[in-house]
Parts: sequence; C-alpha cells; structure tokens
Amino acid sequence: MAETRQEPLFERVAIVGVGLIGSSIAHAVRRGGLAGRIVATDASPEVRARVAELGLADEIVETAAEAAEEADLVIVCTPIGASGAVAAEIGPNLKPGAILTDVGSVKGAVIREMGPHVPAHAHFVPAHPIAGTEHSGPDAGFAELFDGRWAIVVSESGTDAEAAAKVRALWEGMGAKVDTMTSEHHDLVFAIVSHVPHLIAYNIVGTAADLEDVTQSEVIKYSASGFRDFTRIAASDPTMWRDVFLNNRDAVLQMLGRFTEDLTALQRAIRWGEGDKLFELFTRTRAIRRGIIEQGQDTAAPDFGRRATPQTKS
Ligand SMILES: NC(=O)C1=CN([C@@H]2O[C@H](COP(=O)(O)OP(=O)(O)OC[C@H]3O[C@@H](n4cnc5c(N)ncnc54)[C@H](O)[C@@H]3O)[C@@H](O)[C@H]2O)C=CC1
Ligand SMILES: O=C(O)C(=O)Cc1ccc(O)cc1
Repeated sequence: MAETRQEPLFERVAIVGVGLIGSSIAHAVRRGGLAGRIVATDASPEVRARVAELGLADEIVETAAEAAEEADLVIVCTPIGASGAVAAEIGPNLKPGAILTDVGSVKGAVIREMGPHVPAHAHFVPAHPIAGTEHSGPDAGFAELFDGRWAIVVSESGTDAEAAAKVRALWEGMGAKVDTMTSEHHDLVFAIVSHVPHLIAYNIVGTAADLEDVTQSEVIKYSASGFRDFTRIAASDPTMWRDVFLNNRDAVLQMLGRFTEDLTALQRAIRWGEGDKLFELFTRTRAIRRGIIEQGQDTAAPDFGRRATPQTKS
C-alpha cells in the first residue's frame, strides 16, 4: 500500500467522468493523501448525485469546464469517444502549468483528439492504468484497484518531463507500478494483450448464445469452466469497448490478421490429425503461463467478484 504523504502532490484535482476508473482514482487519491481537494463532474446527473452520496469528492460540479477551473491536475475518465469533446470544453479553462491527463485504453487516437485542445501554457500527459473489472459506474470503484498493477504513462517527443514525473508520482501514490512508452507502441501491445482478447470473449459468448442447439440456459448452466472467464470479460461495458475498437482500428486489425492466420493453422492441424503440432503449441503456451507466475506477474484484479450496486450508470 502507498505511503500517506505530508504534502499533497496536487492542490486541486479534477476528475471528469466518475465511473469505475474515475471513482477508483477518487478513492486511491484520498487514501494516498495526493490531493488537497478533489472536484468531480460527470455528464450524468444520476452519477453526480451518487458521487455526492458516496462522498467521493469535496466538490461536485455540473460541467467539465467548471471542474477544470483552477485545477492543478485534470484526469479525464470518460469513454474514449467523449475525450475529444471533453478536452475542447476543458482546454480554455486550464490554468498555466496545469496538467491534463486521461486513462483511456487507447492512446494514439486520444492524443489526436485531445492534444489540439491543450493550450501551450498547460501540459498533456496521457496515461492508462492496466487495471479494471467488468463493472461500471461510481459504485464499482475501490481504492485498491491499482495496487501492484501497471500504469502506462505515455512519453512522446514533446512530453514535458516535469509534468510526466508528476503523473508518474500520482500513479505510484495510488499503488501502481509505472512504465513509459510511446502511444504507437502502447496501442500495438494492448491490441494483442487486451483488445483482441476482449473481442474474442465477446465473439465466443455471442456465438454460443446464437447456436440453436445450445440454449442460453445451457450457456449459463455449464459455464463453471473456462467459458465462465469469457462471460466475465464479455460483460464489460459496451460503450467503452465499442470506443476502444473504433479508436484502435489499425492495430486491432493487424493483430486479428495474425490471430486468424494462426487459428487457421490450428484448424488445419485438427482436420489432418496433426497431434504433434497441437502438442507443441500447448506446451509452449503452458511454459509462458508458468513463466508469468514465476516472475510474479500474475496480478489478477484484486476483487473481480465486486458488484456495482446499485447500478447508477446510465
Ligand atoms: N473499465 C476498465 O476496466 C478500464 C477502463 N479504462 C478506461 O477508462 C475510461 C473509463 O472507463 P470506466 O470507468 O470503466 O467507464 P464507466 O462507464 O464506469 O464510467 C465512465 C463515466 O464517464 C461519464 N461520461 C461519459 N461521457 C462524459 C462526458 N462527455 N463528460 C463527463 N462525463 C462523461 C459516464 O456518465 C460515466 O459515469 C475509458 O476510457 C476506458 O478505456 C482503463 C483501464 C481499465
Ligand atoms: O477486467 C479485465 O480483465 C480487464 O482486462 C480490465 C481492463 C480493461 C481495459 C483496460 O484498458 C485495462 C484493463
């Protein structure tokens, strides 16, 4: 767990979009004593009301523009599709030296959408926590979400080193381990380790549900197996994931091309009874899993069983 600081890292922190990630940040920032004051906003009046009930912020305002006023740090935690419009609203209200950051699962498109709205006197440091659950909304968040998990801070040629160091310190203060990379590299890596796996889960659950001779009740009844993990992933927020695929199109299509080629090779091996090919692949993948565990990298989300109750998400 992160140490509590004497001096907050930021005086005024604004959180725009208080769903799973925004509310987890609110909890973790509080826990780490990282902000003098937290101001929050959300486009949904129901979410704003729930944020007030949960006491997640010191101040709740109606617009992103208001939240950004006098903020030292603004964290945009909306779905990716909204990030450009949110940045356009925030940009004119960013004070000199203010840092704008985000948590989006795609970085290149977000930088293209948000970047042009950041005034020269402020700094933009995009980021992405590699931690989440299939739940959404302000009730789904918890302070421990980022503990021991990775957070990527994007570093491009124009990134301000001091602002990037503060965003790194923020994530470390919330319990995360930080890596830096370019947005291009980020989008390729997360296409294969996160975006394509989610697409596979959505697809396999959809296929199983559509099969005429496998009723949905059987999908539920027999899902206490590997399939259950797919159903958890396929329960992830539809808006968020639609935006991920629309905004990381090229990298996802590139990885899907490789994936389908390899799948076709497996199909062929099954058709022709090439057991040695199947055995060789399964041996290799088993070693990869064991390597992950040996390196202590198997940091599953702390509490995947958490439920967002009541569900206030619109
Ligand atoms: N869910 C996950 O596991 C992870 C999500 N992310 C990223 O975090 C971001 C947020 O995801 P979640 O917290 O899961 O979503 P969420 O659906 O729980 O919360 C998003 C919130 O943004 C609000 N919102 C939408 N448009 C808005 C606007 N224009 N202005 C203000 N508020 C607006 C919604 O009302 C909602 O409360 C996404 O960009 C996603 O890619 C990153 C890591 C993990
Ligand atoms: O719930 C899961 O298994 C996740 O994979 C969570 C997640 C979703 C999206 C991200 O960009 C990062 C982490």
